Amino acid sequence: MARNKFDVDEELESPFSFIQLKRLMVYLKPYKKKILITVLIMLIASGANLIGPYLISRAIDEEIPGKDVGGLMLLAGVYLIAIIITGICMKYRIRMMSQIGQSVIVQIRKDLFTHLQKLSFTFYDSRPHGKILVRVVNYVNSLSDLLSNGLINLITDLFSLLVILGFMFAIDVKLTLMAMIGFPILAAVILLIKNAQRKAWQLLSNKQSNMNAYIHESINGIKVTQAFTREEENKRIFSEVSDSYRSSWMRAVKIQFLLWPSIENISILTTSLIYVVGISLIGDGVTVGALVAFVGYIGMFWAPIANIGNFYNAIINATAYLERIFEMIDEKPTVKDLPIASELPLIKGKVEFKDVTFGYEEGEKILKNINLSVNPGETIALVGATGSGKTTIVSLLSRFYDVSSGRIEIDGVDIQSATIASLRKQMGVMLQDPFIFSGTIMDNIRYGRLDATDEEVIEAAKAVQAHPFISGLSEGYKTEVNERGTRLSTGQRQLISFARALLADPKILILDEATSSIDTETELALQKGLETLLAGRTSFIIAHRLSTIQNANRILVIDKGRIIEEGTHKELIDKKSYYWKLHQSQHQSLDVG
Ligand SMILES: Nc1ncnc2c1ncn2[C@@H]1O[C@H](COP(=O)(O)OP(=O)(O)OP(=O)(O)O)[C@@H](O)[C@H]1O
Repeated sequence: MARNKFDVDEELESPFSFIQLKRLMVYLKPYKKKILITVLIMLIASGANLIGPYLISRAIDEEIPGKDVGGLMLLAGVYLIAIIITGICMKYRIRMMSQIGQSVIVQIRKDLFTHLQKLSFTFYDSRPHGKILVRVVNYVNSLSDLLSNGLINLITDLFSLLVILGFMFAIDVKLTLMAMIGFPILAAVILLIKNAQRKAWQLLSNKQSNMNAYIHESINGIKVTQAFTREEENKRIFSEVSDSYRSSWMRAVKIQFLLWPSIENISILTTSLIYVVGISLIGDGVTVGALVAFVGYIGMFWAPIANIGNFYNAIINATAYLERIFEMIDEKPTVKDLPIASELPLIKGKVEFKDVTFGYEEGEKILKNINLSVNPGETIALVGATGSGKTTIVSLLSRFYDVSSGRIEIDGVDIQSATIASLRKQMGVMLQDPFIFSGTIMDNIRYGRLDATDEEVIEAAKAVQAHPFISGLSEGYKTEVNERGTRLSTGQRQLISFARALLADPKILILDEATSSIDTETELALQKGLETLLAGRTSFIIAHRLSTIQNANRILVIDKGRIIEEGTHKELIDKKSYYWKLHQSQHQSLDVG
């Protein structure tokens, strides 16, 4: 999978097609009735609004020459009622459409979020997280205008246009036809700018995404930035990224606003033409009142056209966001349940890797022909140089990634034929980078087993020696921590994460550098309890500190994606090979220290 970074525009995998607009309509379906009522209300409003010029023409041609004050008052009264009706209807429309628009946005965002929860690690590995965020937040927001107003406006504007045309034809056919000569010019303008506008908005969405990615990355890395006083350089990069966003914005808006003045100019041109031709026709079948009404309708006639033009603009702009939103909704998890997948029965704990090969990228081989058989309840330690493939091996067991070839079996069942949920529910994974969520410490430990009682949470914390430090906090288990656990030390985060893995009472436990940042005293206490914790569970422990794994049933030494040595601590020391060297060097450094 292609990898992306903050200063690289994302390639569009599935360009926009009208099918995607249809998909957007699916979101509006539940509100069909409300939309219909709003359309009806809007039709009443535009009808009431359109009556104005007709009333004025009546007043000029009949009531004023006839000095009919009563009739004039009646017309004024009707006009006033029409204005009030229009106002009430408009208010209703704004409320309804904002409601519908926001409900649709909430639904799209929910769908995106739900889908994001299912996507595999590969998806998150391949792009900056800020670019994911921008789709869920900003791009979805950009649809708001289209959804709240666009559709209803389109229907009511089309209706207004028809009614206005009706009035105009009724007043004078020749003048009406003359008023319509602006149409072909408008169509030509739309055709000319269409593609440029679409490309400009696609570029804009990319630049917006890049800027977001950089901001997100900068916030995440702020401590390193400040430690290395990189602020000035980051400011320069940010200026570049945001300048690029600004210029793409200017370009997009420049193209978009070509349409509005075109409509205005065509409207002025045709109105002037009508005045010139109309005045010459007065007395020749055209009355002053009729001409005034006609010009009034011409003014109104271009307003819905301008609105339809704006709707068209909104669609073109929204599509640049819509195609990205649907692209993400359509993204398939690389790790998923096969159609034949079945629930993994209660795990006993036999784990087998059969000729497993794996690479993160196509054609790459990070793990090569891994063969391994682990008995239920065995504790397996993985050691080896940085980047040798230890984490990768255990990631495959949880199906964070699927093997490229070979198979992994648990109790004789290929894990690819089991449902992911039934597999992961029975595994306790403590990742190398323990993540702490915002909430209390209690919530964090309970994260993987929501039904655990407070007592069970405390029990798990005690088992991993986390209890003493938690009790020492101002509010104990109820202490609030923020996202990533910045209030806690790395060792404390590890202990919480360890307790979280244990609380789920897993049949297979994976501890990736679980105790690397924990002080020796706590670790010693933890080691003592570890035997009880691991009893009856198959466990995989990754550790650089060899003192933590000496009691493992078997130690696997990994080098460049292969198992190069295997045995107990004693066997490997006796062999005096790689593990022995590793052990010697750690001892020497401790002695020197
Ligand atoms: N998400 C990823 N995408 C691409 N390559 C990866 C990814 N994660 C790890 N790698 C690569 O796979 C190789 C093995 O990484 P792995 O994390 O399994 O090593 P490790 O033995 O656990 O290292 P460490 O002791 O530093 O944790 C490394 O070369 C690394 O660059």
